[in-house]
Amino acid sequence: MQNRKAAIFYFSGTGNTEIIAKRIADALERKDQRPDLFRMENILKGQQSVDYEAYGLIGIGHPVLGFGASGIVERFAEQLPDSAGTSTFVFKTASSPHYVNHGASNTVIRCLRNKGYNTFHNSIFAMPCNFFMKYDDRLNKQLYKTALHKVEILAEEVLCRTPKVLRIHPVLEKTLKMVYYFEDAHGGKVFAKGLKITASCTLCLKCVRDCPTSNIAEGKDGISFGQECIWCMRCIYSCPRKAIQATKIRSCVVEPYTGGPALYKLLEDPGNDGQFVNDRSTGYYKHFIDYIKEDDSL
Ligand SMILES: Cc1cc2nc3c(=O)[nH]c(=O)nc-3n(C[C@H](O)[C@H](O)[C@H](O)COP(=O)(O)O)c2cc1C
Repeated sequence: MQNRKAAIFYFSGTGNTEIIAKRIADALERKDQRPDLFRMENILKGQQSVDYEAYGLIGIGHPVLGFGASGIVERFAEQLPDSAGTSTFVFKTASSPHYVNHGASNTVIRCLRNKGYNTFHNSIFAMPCNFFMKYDDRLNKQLYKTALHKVEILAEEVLCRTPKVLRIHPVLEKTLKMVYYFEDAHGGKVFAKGLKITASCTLCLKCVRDCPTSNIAEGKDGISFGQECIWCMRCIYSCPRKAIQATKIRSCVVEPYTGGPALYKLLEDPGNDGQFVNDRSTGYYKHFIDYIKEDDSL
């Protein structure tokens, strides 16, 4: 089992989870284990097939959306074949490392357990917020650097099959699940209803090609949005002309969004020292202290 290959399957709306998935792959490669990387949406759209039997270690990554994984991640888990105990690790990215997010993968983990997978490691990476709140870019850089450090630890732990759990009180988990179900079932639909294309659209169709649920189409009246939006924000942030505008729940759009691929620019910015949260941080940022300090990276 130990010498079978590793694979990482991930969903990433705006690039944060993709960055972490790739860094985990790099860290595992430095330990002589190059995992294959798969985007869940390509598998669900039938664009890629997978020989799951070939893998002895499987990683599953997703962003936290409304205290849960997204429906797309649950659909991916449901289509997995049964397994005789394949070692599996789950990781998520979120704007906050707060324990309210700790149960976000639990539905997926339960599905994996029912199928016979052995999920021994569950972790969370705080990354730039792509929803409602624009973090200071010094914090974005600090979170990314902290995540890189934690990725190295994760790689060591998953190769040694060291267990890691994220705890959440069952009553809190049940309450947050209601928020999640509402967000998953209705949030995206409401949001997509208010999406409008502005005059700066060049009909490059990037949004049509990139939408993870194929919810964006080009018709005779131009670009239209269907009912399958999962509120991942990808179309809004990745449009090269910033031509997609939210008219409903518009305050959830972060401008400018400096997570995902834009993070690399922050890393190169010598004027950004990546120092934001420190021992004296208060208010909302206080809860980041332990997360950043946990592995001595403050
Ligand atoms: C609809 C939506 C809901 C979100 N809900 C949460 C949440 O419950 N908790 C949290 O910490 N971050 C939340 N976020 C922020 C994302 O989890 C975070 O920015 C993540 O790193 C994005 O990953 P991605 O770039 O791979 O999509 C939410 C983002 C969106 C778009």
